[in-house]
Amino acid sequence: MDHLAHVSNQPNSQPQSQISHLALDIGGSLIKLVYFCRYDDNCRDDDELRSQNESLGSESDNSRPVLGGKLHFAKFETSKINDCLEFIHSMKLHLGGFHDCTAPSSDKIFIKATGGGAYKFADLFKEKLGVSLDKEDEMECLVTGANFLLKAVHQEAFTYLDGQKEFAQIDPNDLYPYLLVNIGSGVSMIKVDGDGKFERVSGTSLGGGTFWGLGRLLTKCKNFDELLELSHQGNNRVIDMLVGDIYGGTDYAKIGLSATTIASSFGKAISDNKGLVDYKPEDISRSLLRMISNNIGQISYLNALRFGLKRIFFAGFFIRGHAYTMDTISVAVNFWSKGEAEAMFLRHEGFLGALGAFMSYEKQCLDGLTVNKIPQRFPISVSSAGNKIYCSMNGKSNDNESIECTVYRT
Ligand SMILES: Nc1ncnc2c1ncn2[C@@H]1O[C@H](COP(=O)(O)OP(=O)(O)OP(=O)(O)O)[C@@H](O)[C@H]1O
Ligand SMILES: CC(C)(CO)[C@@H](O)C(=O)NCCC(=O)O
Repeated sequence: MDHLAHVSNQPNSQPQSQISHLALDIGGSLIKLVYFCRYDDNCRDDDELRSQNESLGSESDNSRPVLGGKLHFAKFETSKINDCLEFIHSMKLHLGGFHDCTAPSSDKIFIKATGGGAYKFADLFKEKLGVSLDKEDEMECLVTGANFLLKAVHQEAFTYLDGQKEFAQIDPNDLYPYLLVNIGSGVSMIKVDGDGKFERVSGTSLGGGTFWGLGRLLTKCKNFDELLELSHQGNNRVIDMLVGDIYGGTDYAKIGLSATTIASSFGKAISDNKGLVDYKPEDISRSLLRMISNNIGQISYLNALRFGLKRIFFAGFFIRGHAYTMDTISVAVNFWSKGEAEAMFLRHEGFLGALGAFMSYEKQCLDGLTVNKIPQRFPISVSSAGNKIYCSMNGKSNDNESIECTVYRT
């Protein structure tokens, strides 16, 4: 990896017109990247961009040069941080930071970063890429990212129950308070009362890392998606002890428990005279997924109840847009709250922290970039070194999870 160091201090090697800003969220399991890149001039012609621009709303101004770009999202396993460094280096993303305006003569580049890895890997970034990580608080970034997505991105939040996905209409003026549950390696529960107004009210160590860690040990799956995929075909009743198993097939109606309710996750494994090899990996995966999801759903509901919150937004890469995970969480919230509270999910579930770090560039002066909220169709405005960029987050993210942006040069 030493070969990365030789370009580390060449901020001017990036063409002036190539606007590209990078922010990182380095978590216990995954590194998340958000960066803005304008299209290559050859990618799209001006007419195409102008017609796209016209479709965006009344604020469009055809007299200004229009550039197109994308807000890109990428992720890497934290254990493979070298792949991430290679990627940043090959894309020259490390040059998309800011210079310390209090020391104008310095060519030191700072990249916005959040998550525990912003501390743990600061020296590695310095050594391999020659950049310093400007650390932003993880909880603050999660909240900034969530508020931005919920207010600015069309069809960002949705409910999921009984296999039905329904986009939620979020009124930006009636968003607070809500509970944000970020399911990463561990789980943070944050009561959000406004922009920058929040409190981390609870958390649990039984999170995504637990599911993936135990699942790996018990099933020999090689990657997270394989484990998740496996759960599709599994039957948790083979391993979980149900109320009916204890009550001879009947409900315990007096306390509201049906025969099919899980009485004890993995409980059958104690009574059966079986070893690990006697259980199918898919059944293990299914039980594990239900155990973790149910538990998070229940703790979330209890915290929502504690503060009288009706809306709970679930985020973090544990969810992975996975139907069974979302269904289990929704059922748990619905069951415990007797229908009073609602579980919602976010399309950019895993990128809240990285988006929050990206938006924190607005705190920097001069050649940093500013991110303002602009109403309706132009929710994000980024200005950098004289260029003003209006990103229209129209909600149509592609397979790479990037978001199209229209850019005006001023
Ligand atoms: N490709 C993957 N590799 C590993 N874990 C994955 C993958 N995809 C999804 N996950 C799940 O997502 C979790 C990590 O989610 P996320 O990136 O939101 O958290 P994190 O920032 O790494 O953790 P923390 O915030 O606790 O430091 C993993 O623990 C795992 O359950
Ligand atoms: C430690 C963090 C905040 C790191 O992202 C996360 O993994 C977490 O919230 N874990 C749960 C810790 C607890 O509250 O028990």
